[in-house]
Amino acid sequence: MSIQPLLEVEGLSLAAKPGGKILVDTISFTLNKGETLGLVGESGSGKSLTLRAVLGLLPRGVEKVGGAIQSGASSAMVFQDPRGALDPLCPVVKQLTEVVYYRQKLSRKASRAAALELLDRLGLPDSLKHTDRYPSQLSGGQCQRVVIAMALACKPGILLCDEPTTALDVTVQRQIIETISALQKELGFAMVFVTHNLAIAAAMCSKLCVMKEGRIVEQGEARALLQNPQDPYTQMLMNSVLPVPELEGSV
Ligand SMILES: Nc1ncnc2c1ncn2[C@@H]1O[C@H](COP(=O)(O)OP(=O)(O)OP(=O)(O)O)[C@@H](O)[C@H]1O
Repeated sequence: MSIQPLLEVEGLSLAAKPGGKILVDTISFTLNKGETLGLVGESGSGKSLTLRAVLGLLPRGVEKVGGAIQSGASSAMVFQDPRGALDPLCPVVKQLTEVVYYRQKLSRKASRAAALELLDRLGLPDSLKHTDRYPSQLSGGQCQRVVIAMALACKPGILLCDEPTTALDVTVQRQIIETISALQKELGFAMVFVTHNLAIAAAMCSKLCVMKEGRIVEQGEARALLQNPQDPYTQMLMNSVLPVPELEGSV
């Protein structure tokens, strides 16, 4: 008996309006429960638009012109720019409390308690939780933790991550990746993870789709695909990663 995928994207095409320039061209992939699918590829290849189509929130000026998206679970998104994803004029605890209130249908008091518990789970310091701080008073990594908490407050079956570490410095990148992985193990959501970083893709993803100019040029099991890329574009992407030079006299 075959298992029904959690998410099935079949022949999805997206176009700019008006004019109809095709931006995402008949792409298909599936995502199973607990799996992480990576979308990799150059800037402008259609990764973010694909995520937004899955979320059901295409930007103004883009429309679905073909294909189907079938999802057996709710989705929530972690955006690339955490500061931009937060309201600068609203304290972070209040913002998160609002999401919990509307999505989990709890009382105001219980929503605030649940919001504080979520921030705790995301490893945010008590000072942030008790003094109603604004996003501008948080570091980039702390803002991203708040944005992840907001996505998790929606209790998603599928977490859509749009380059969640690109705007952060490398040490914080690693912490955020580890936090997302640990939460996935604990909560069991599936993920679609957009990244430019092939090392992150290899570490996070069980399956990969390589995108170029709106099309998927290659897809498959992540490790096998990265070890033995078949498409010339995937090979070029692999070759464009700078090797770490061997340091003279290093131990
Ligand atoms: N609102 C919009 N209206 C018209 N065209 C758009 C819109 N948003 C994106 N596009 C175009 O769609 C194409 C795919 O964009 P998308 O943001 O999905 O790329 P991407 O692969 O996520 O790039 P990056 O890695 O730089 O985020 C690009 O050519 C982009 O210019």
